[in-house]
Amino acid sequence: MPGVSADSADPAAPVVPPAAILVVALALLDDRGRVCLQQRPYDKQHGGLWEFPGGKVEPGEHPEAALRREIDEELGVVVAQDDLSPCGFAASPGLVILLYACRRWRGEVACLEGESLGWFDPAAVPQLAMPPLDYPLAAQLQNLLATGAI
Ligand SMILES: Nc1nc2c([nH]c(=O)n2[C@@H]2O[C@H](COP(=O)(O)OP(=O)(O)OP(=O)(O)O)[C@@H](O)[C@H]2O)c(=O)[nH]1
Repeated sequence: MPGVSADSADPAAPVVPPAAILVVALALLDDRGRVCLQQRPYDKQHGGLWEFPGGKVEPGEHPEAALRREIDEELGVVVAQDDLSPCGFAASPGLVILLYACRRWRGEVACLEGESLGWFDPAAVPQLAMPPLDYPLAAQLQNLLATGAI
């Protein structure tokens, strides 16, 4: 179409911001079936609320690579790509969160960036104070656990 360049390889092409921020999050499950949540730092948006650990996908980054990077940064553990099971998603205007589940990791889980960490019975997670999209994510996690799908 005249006047419109769709050539993303053109260095002179304008940088178009994504329609939505893409965030990846992890339901890390221990051998007692508990899920790890972290409390957001008090000085950030949604400070003090509990969330599935994770963070924003960087431009050009694969979501699962972003998740593995974020989990290393936030919890200090390594998760293998093959151990990540897609678990659900939630969206609001301008934001999409993809949730994965994982039962195996390498290293000791530590609270490196959050205010604190907790291990919770998945059935108790909806009672926590969380940012809005973490509620539908928690519900999808519970459903998949109930069916044995993950
Ligand atoms: N988990 C979660 N995050 C949400 C929701 N709504 C919403 O705006 N967010 C925002 O989505 C972003 C998630 O990215 P992040 O985990 O990397 O956040 P952050 O503040 O640590 O990142 P930053 O310091 O790099 O900006 C945060 O700014 C968080 O406040 C929600 O319902 N659930």
